[in-house]
Amino acid sequence: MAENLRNWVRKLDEITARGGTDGYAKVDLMPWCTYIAFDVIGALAFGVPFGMVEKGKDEFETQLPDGSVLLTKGAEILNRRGEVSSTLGWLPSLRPFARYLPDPCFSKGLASIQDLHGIAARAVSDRLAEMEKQEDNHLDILALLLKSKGPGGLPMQPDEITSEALTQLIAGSDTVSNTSCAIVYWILAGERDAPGTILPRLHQELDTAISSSAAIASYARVKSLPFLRRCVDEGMRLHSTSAIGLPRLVTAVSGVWFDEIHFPYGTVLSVPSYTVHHDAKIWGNDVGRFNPDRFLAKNLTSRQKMAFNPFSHGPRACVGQNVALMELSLIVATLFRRYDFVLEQKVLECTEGFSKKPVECWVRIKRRI
Ligand code: HEM
Repeated sequence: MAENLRNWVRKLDEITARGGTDGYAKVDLMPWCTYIAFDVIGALAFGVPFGMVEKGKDEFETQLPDGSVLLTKGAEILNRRGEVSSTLGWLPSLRPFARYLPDPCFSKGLASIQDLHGIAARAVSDRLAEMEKQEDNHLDILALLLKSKGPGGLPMQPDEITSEALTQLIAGSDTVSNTSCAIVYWILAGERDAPGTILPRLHQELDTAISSSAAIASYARVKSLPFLRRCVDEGMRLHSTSAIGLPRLVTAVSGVWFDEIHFPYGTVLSVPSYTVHHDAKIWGNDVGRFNPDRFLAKNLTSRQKMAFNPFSHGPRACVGQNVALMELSLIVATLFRRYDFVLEQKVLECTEGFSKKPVECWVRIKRRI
C-alpha cells in the first residue's frame, strides 16, 4: 500500500507543479482515485499493481501465452460489468437472451465479464507456473488462496481460485475508488457550506499525527484519529457506495415481518443503504449536510448505529471492510495533509451500477506542505 501511495503522491505532485500563478492546478480527482484503488487491489489480490498510477490512465498490460501484450481498460470493463450485472439482477427474466438485446450495454457488459475472467485466469495460471518452478515468494491474497483448502480438506481447483481472486478484484476496486473520491468531495463540500468547521480540525489532527518529513500517511499514525474516522464515516453515509443493496431471498417458510409488513417465503428483498442513510426520521432534518460530529459517540443514537451500513451487516457483510477502512484513511489523510484544495464541483453527480460512482470531481489542488 505504502509504495503505491508514494507513487500516487509523486504523480499528484507532478500535476501540482504544473499549477498557474496562484499555485493551483485543476484536476478531476475521480480517475486518480480509480488508479490508486486498482493498483492497490492488484497488488493485494494478484501480487502486482496494475500500473495505472504510473501510466496515469485506465490501462494495464497482460502478457499472453504467445508473448504478445494485451492492453485492457480495467476500470471501464468493471463499470460495464457492474451495469449489466445490476440490470440483470433487477430484471432476471432478461438473462437468457440478454446478449441478443440491441442495447450495447448488454453485449459489451457480457463481453466485459469474459475479459475480467480472462485477466484473473491468466494471473492464476502465471502464479501456478511460478509455484511449479518454486519461484513463488508472494505475500498476497492469491498466495493465501493457493494455500487454502476447500471442503473436505482438498486444495481449491484453479477455476475456484480464479473466481475467488476475481471476487476480491471486483469487490475491492471500484468500491474504494468511488468511496474515496466521494469522501474527498463531501469533506470539501462540508467546508464550503460551513467555512472553518471541517478543514482546520482535520488539518490540526493530521499535522499532529504525521511526521513533518513524511510524504504519505502511515496506517499506524492515522488509524485511531477520531475526526478523520468521523469524516470517513460521514462521507460513506452521504455517498452510500453500495446504494441499492444486494438481493436476499426470504427463506423462512412463514416469511418475515418488518415494520408491520409481511414478506412471504421466496420474496427477494434488499436493504438500500442510500435510502436508509438519507432517512430524516433516522438522521434528523440536517440529513443532507456533511456533519462528522453526528458520529460522536455521545450524539449517535442506537437507531443510527444500526442504520449505518456502508459494508452491510451479518454473515455476508463486506469481508474487506478493514482493508477498505485502511485504504480510505490513508488516501484521505495523505491528500488533506499534503495538498490544499478548492472545490470546483458544484454537486457530485453519480451513476448507479453495481456501486454508486461519481461521474467526475473537479478540484484545484496545490502543495500544502
Ligand atoms: C469502501 C469500500 C467498500 C465498500 C463500500 C464495500 C461494501 C460491501 C458490501 C455492502 C458488501 C455486502 C454485499 C452483500 O450484501 O452481499 C460487500 C461484500 C464484499 N466485499 Fe466489500 N466493500 C468495500 C471494499 C472491499 C474491499 C477493499 C474488499 C477486498 C479486499 C472487499 C471484498 C468484499 C467481498 C469479497 C465481499 C463478498 C462477501 C461475501 O459475500 O461473503 N470489499 N462489500
